[in-house]
Amino acid sequence: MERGDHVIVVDNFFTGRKDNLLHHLGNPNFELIRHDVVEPILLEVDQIYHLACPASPVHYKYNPTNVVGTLNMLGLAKRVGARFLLTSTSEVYGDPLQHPQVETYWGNVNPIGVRSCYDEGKRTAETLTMDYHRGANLEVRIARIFNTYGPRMCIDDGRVVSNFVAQALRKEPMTVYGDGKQTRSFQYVSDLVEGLIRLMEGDHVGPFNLGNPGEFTMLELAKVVQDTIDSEAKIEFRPNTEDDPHKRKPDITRAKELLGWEPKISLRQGLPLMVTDFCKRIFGDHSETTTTTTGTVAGS
Ligand SMILES: O=c1ccn([C@@H]2O[C@H](COP(=O)(O)OP(=O)(O)O[C@H]3OC[C@@H](O)[C@H](O)[C@H]3O)[C@@H](O)[C@H]2O)c(=O)[nH]1
Repeated sequence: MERGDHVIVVDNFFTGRKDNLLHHLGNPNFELIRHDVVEPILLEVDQIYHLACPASPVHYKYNPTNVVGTLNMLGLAKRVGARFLLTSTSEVYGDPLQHPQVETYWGNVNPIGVRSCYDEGKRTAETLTMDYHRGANLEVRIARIFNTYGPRMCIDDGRVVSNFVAQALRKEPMTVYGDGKQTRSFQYVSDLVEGLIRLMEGDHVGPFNLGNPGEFTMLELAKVVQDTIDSEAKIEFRPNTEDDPHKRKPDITRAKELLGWEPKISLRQGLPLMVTDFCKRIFGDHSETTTTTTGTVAGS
């Protein structure tokens, strides 16, 4: 049997990601198993992509699953000798004092803050992964994923790109938290998928930053959304959430050198693809959607 013949992708069925899975249902090579990762499971597999945990701050504050779920998946990998890929996060860097963030930076995380269930949970998940690697000779890979967006994202995911896109399409004001000067780096989903596969198939443990180094303030993001969807879209300022990181931008030198990977899709290229998909799902299949250089117009 070749490596990769049996691959499991452990993901969040109940936090909106089911939209991501259902289109595979007719594929004879695809099997959907509903299972809570906090309960052990026995399967014969060669590779485990462990993505199970809500990624949106709105959701993960209520339903963090990092530690117990990771332990179960590591246990499964150890029992069957599978290669294990952990999807960690840029949030391990917390509110970073180093910019851009390099994988060798240890981060600046508030251990008792509202984000800590996720930040510290993922840090613990990285620790467990490395302990299984060192102690049980498990083959492991670690990715640190930066803010990612794209088609099939849950419309009420709560992260900023999906919020702004859905709001602009619905003619609601885009909700900018705080002064909107905080920065993020937004990665298109297909770039991430390519990075994860290269990491899994490659020879290096990592961790690897997987993100797009393009850096935007939230006000700049709002401008890109205006240019893409509706130049008249309004902005409404809201109080910011606690412990919101001020800036984030990945240094991807390591991924470029060791995985031969870098993102190909800029925000201005990726956003219209997401808008087309959001239009269909918000306005229904009968909507007329036109993406032009001046914007995307949705008619119902
Ligand atoms: O409607 C909104 C939502 C969010 N924001 C702001 O937009 C910025 C980005 O917030 P998001 O909710 O998209 O997510 P964050 O970038 O903070 O966290 C993400 O980081 C990387 C991943 O691992 C996770 O997907 C997630 O934790 C924050 O500064 C937030 O305050 C708004 O201004 N308006």
